[in-house]
Amino acid sequence: MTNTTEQEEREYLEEIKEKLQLALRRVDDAVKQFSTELRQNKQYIYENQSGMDDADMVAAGQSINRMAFTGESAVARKRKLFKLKDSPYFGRIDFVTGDEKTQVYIGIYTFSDETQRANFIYDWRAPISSMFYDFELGEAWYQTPSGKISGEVILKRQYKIREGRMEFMIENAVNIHDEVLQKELSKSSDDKMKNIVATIQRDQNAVIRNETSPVMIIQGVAGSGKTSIALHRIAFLLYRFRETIASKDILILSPNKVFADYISNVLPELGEEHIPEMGMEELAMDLLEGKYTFQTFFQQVSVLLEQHDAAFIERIKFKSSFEFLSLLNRYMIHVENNYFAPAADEIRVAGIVVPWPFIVERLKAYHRIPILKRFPEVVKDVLQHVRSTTNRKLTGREKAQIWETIPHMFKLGNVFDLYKDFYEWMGKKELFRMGSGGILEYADVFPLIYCKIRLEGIKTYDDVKHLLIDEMQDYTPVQYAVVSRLFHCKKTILGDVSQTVNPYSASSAEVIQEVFPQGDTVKLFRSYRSTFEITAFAQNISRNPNLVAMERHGEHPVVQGFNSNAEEADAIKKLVERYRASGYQSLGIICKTLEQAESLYAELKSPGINLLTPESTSFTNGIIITTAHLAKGLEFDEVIIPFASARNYHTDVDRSMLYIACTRAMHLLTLTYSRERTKFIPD
Ligand SMILES: Nc1ncnc2c1ncn2[C@@H]1O[C@H](COP(=O)(O)OP(=O)(O)OP(=O)(O)O)[C@@H](O)[C@H]1O
Repeated sequence: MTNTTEQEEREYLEEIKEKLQLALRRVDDAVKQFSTELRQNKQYIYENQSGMDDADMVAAGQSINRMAFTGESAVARKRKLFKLKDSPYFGRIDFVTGDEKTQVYIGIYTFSDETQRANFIYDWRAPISSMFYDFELGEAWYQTPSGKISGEVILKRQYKIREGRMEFMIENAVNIHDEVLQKELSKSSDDKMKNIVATIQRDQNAVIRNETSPVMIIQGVAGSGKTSIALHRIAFLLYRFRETIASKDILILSPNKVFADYISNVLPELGEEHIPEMGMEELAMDLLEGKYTFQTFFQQVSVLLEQHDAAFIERIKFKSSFEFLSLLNRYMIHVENNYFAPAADEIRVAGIVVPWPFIVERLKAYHRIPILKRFPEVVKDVLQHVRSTTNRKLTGREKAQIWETIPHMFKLGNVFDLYKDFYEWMGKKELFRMGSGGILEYADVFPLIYCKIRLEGIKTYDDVKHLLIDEMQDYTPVQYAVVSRLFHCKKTILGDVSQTVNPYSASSAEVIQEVFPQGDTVKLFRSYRSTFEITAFAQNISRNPNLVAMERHGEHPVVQGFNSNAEEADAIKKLVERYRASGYQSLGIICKTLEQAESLYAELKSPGINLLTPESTSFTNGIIITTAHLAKGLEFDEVIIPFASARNYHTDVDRSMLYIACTRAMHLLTLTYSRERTKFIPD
């Protein structure tokens, strides 16, 4: 066995770094050479263009493109080598199968020497690397595209290498990763979400490497690593199916721009390109072709937080139910069967009669086309019928008569009128309300899109080869029905029903599974983000008996009560000062509503404090004041929750917000209130 002692490992690290340095120099030379050749080629074309014909020009252009492409991949390789030099690997397993022993050093990318046919570092996504996550010492196996390979892991080590220096090395004889994981979790938060390749846990690895599921539904408690896993899964799929899927073929449906920015780091860190991202509302705008103004999800939640409007809640609840979706489907059948009726028993055109049964028969013949798109086809058939019966060309007026009469036989000619009519048909007109200024309520946006798809058809997103949906609990069955009709690709859907910002429209994994019966649901119960004490505190607000907290201890959350708002504001200022003097990198001051966040921001008015609103587009480290809704998915070293009074937090929605806010804290949590504390906070 080679590299047995720590000293040998350190020497080996130096050896690898030298090899990396050499490889870097080679790539550097190649990049220089490409750019010289590129310049010379361009110069040549410029000087000789008068003597070149079109074919010469095309060939020259193609050769330049080829060179630029090769140059670009050399630059990408250089970037990877550079990162590897900083931290070449994080793990090692020695695997014996038959007489063969393989020493597998695992890093974020592969590094091999083609001339020696040696693999110095294996990509963490390579089939053989999976054993690092899946097995302790002893019998082990891994799956390759050509079959299962079994053997024995006889050595397993973990390393922390930073800036080319080995900080520690741990022999993993028994306990998988725990020590390294603890170290990782107790660190201060980074600016953006970070990769977790060195400490992926076994159950997480199974989700990341699942290749077969058409729809993977991940329900995980707060801080269980759902988002991290989903991004690593994308990195894995990009590696495993690199011949057929590229970064541009993936789409992330994310809750807001700040979240999208927060997670944007992970894939580039793993050597992949940036992934396209879109919000649900952007998607809605795209599908409704900008023809309607609608309330946003954030606005809907704000209304719920600020006023208790029973009718509004009733409308949301109803439109978030499965019953609603099946009623919509029944209404579609009703429309199909009943809304096409003759104005008279027959149409008389150009002196001949087109019988009603003929028209109905033509309409049925096109049953595969959405009903509102079927009329032009029926009109063409009727024109043809009249032409062949009269045996002459039809006049402009005769044609116009047919084009007008047939669509008019349909009771309602546009999607919006039909959607409104749906409520009449149900006998529940009161469940549809248009906001002032003709603004559509958020709860109507996706039902309307669903009707549009069923009645008119809609473009599908066939260029998307994998769809990732985060915060799945915030989308309703109708939204999923729309998504499943638009995206025919494989999907990864993740979220936590306990973290809904709107309990009246929350979807659990079971609900989503009903929309995607072919899907596989995975549940994650271990929570990594917060200390044991913070997790226990949050559990008292919203209990999940299956949750397993990390045994990482810290200070108990503190609840501070005051007699007046002014005293409370002073205390918050002091807490901010305390944070500034601490070594922490991020502080989240999380309020219930945007209005509260704005007024606290005005009150604290101090440089270095940022207000995060629905319009914000990027996440910055430091001090952030925001709402629980916008903080969803983010995390902070320290969290302060102001205004935790009985007056402010008393409804079901408030409870969800409080739970979300508490679970954003990694190391330290303080709640403040004036007068009476909310009943959601335990004594
Ligand atoms: N295997 C792991 N190794 C190291 N850190 C991990 C691991 N799994 C999760 N974490 C850390 O736990 C924290 C929470 O992860 P993440 O945000 O992905 O969880 P989540 O389930 O999406 O959370 P939430 O739903 O509460 O927003 C992050 O800091 C992440 O780096």
